[in-house]
Amino acid sequence: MEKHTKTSPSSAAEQNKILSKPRIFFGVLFVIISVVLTFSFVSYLLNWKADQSQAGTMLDKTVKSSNIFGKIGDWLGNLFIFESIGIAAFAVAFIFFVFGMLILKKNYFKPWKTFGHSLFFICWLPIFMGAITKGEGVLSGVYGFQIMDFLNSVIGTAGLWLVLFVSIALYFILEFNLNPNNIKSKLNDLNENTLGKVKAMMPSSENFEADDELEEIAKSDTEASNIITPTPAAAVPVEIPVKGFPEVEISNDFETIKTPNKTTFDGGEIPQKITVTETTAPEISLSPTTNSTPKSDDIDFKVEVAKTVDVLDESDQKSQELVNQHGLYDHKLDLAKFQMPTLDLLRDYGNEEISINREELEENKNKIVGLLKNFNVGIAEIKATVGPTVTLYEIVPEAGIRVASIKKLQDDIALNLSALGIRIIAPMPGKGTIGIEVPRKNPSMVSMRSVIASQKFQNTDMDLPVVFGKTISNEIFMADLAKMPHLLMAGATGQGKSVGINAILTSLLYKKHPSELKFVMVDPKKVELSLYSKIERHYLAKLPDGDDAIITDTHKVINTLNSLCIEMDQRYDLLKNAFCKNLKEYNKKFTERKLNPENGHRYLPYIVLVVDEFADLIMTAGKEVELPIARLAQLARAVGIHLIVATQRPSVNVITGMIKANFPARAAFRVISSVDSRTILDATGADQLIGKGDMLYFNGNEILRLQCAFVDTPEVEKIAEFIGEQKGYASAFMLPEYSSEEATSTVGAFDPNEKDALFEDAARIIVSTQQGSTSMLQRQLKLGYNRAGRIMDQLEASGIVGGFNGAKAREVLISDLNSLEQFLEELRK
Ligand SMILES: Nc1ncnc2c1ncn2[C@@H]1O[C@H](COP(=O)(O)OP(=O)(O)OP(=O)(O)O)[C@@H](O)[C@H]1O
Repeated sequence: MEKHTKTSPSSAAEQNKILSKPRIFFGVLFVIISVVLTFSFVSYLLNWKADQSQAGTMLDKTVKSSNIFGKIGDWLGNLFIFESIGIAAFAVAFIFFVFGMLILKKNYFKPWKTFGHSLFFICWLPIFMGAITKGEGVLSGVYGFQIMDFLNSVIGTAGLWLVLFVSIALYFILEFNLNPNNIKSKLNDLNENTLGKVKAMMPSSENFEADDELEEIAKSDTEASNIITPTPAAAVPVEIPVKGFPEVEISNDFETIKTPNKTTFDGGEIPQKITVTETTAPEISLSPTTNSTPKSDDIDFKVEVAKTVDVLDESDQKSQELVNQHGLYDHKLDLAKFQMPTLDLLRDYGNEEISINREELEENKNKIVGLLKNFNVGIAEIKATVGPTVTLYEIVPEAGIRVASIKKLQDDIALNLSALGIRIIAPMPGKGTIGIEVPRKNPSMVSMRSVIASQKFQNTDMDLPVVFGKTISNEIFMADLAKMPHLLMAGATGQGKSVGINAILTSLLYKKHPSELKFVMVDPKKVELSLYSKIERHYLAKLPDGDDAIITDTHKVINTLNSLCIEMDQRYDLLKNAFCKNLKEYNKKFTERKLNPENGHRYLPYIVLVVDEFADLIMTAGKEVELPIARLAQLARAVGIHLIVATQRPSVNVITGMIKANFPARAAFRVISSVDSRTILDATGADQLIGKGDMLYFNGNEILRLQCAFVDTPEVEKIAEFIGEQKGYASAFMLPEYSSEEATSTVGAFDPNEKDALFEDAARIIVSTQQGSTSMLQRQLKLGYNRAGRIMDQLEASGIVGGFNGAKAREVLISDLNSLEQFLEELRK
């Protein structure tokens, strides 16, 4: 179960802190080496001239070294500084320190980054020092000088400096992502952070002036009690003492601040200070009124516009620190190696180019024109657009022809063209023409492979992209399930509904990582969605006590739907606590480490509930299914729960008003009657389709005719296998536990055959501890409250514990385990 596989952060942190002995030994050793090297080097730099003459006298006791670490220190200094890399040797000491700390699990530094920086300076600094000192002294070391000398002879002094300059510049640009804008803003930051602080610490002459003036004001005021202490101002806003200035109105695009000229302090009136703070380019209009106030000539009025400073509050800073330390939260990390399904799993059905049969087009055109002429409908213009399964003939009728008169001719046109599936769209929305859709004699198939491979699908930034197939003008048609936000599908049997569901699921599987999306699958027919059981540990969600992730039993469907409602409520609570409006915002905040998992926050995957054969559910469970579905459909979109509900029988008692109102997106395959078409689409047309994936899609505004992409069962099987063979989570995603009310109210009507699987274990725990406590059962058996409560009710009904006793534990009616075993034996009979 993916939720439970992770150890708690605190215990993991504690484990992390425990150091093994070899770790301590090597860690401390590295740190000591680094200290010895550092002091040896410093000491060597101070005394190298004198000590160098003692080379080769390591074992001679009479020769003394002035290095702090004696001859060893001297030797180290000579080896690293003089004979090698000069002062860059300190970087070596630093590397030892960093790795020592790393071994001791003190992650002050990012080891590889630090190593990289050090290496750069080990290479660059000796050459630079060589170029500066020209080999004098030890700062460049022998290597530094030699390389510098070599470069000097090859590229000249100017070339050498150029190389040095360019390399250090590149280093800073790449490392600190510096560009002119960045540099400017960083300099500004520096200015504000350092100079600003210094300025703020030192009283400025303006402040003095202000203070003086305030003092004068205070003195001149007759009521001596009115002493104003200037409030400590933030660094930026300027406080302006205004004497007798009537009203200052500062307006910008967003707000207008009016400050009255006087404020009462402890009963006295004194001129007020005005704090002017601006956020965007402001328009300042100062409008002194004339009558009741003195002239403003004598005041020294300064306005300074405060710059917008991006102030991070404490929690933002904390999350920033966490991000700096660990990077953004990566929800894919648990299955980091997961590979999205590849294109070759889908079958290539060969050339899908639309072949234009000119004869057929011409023939149909003539028939349409001829027929309309017979009915006295003159045509000014006619145009054909060839799609995968239908050709759209768009006609512009002559002036004075009524649209309704053409619409009435639908059956006549169909008869004349001797074709099924003719649909007349009069008028074509936004086109000023009348459309007649005529099925092609040789329709081309739209394969799932071709639509998945399309740039449109590959480059989409939709949250839950669903590619349905192609439109009548042969364009790939995609929609975002997250925006739909729920989809109702209908179609008589054998018209392509199951293929449509598979196409939707396939599109999602090709785009979404298992950590981002979970399916709850309900399949009363038991065979349609069973293929997906292979991806249980990757993409499916189920109830904690559910055996199969694909739900086929009506009773379980009710529990699952109610559990989804609980999940929805929990998600709303999480969003509320995180001050987020929708799942996307919430997950973004979580990824940026602004939400603490210890407060229950977690990365929330989208949940897509797929119900194949809704009619069956409504027939067997009625309101019990309808209500949670309607509730989810009404509320769940913001928390990332989306519904796809399919039915063969779109009759009004299945797709009730309540359901329909909450499913703005509808997909209709061919249905039997125009009444069914009206039920699903609020319009006729679905009864005129030709089947085999020919569909109408209604997005709340307009109805589009589409050819659904075809994905065959073996293809789906391959995809499911490809995913199923990869490492998955420990189990399916667990939905919150839910038990129906009837199940919880079984007290008094104990049926031994209906008892919970853990009934006997619970009874043993209760009797051995002689405590009839539900919370103890919860703890010991690791159960949810509902289930533990249910078991306790069964224990009561069977006579093992007494009745509910308020806050106290229930009385245990069996005194020892032996008697209990006998009792259980009886029950089993
Ligand atoms: N998009 C499509 N392109 C081409 N042929 C299709 C398409 N969709 C369905 N078909 C054809 O129609 C047949 C029936 O489709 P499907 O199994 O999806 O029907 P259905 O509506 O789900 O039926 P049922 O409700 O009985 O399961 C498929 O076997 C296939 O031959």
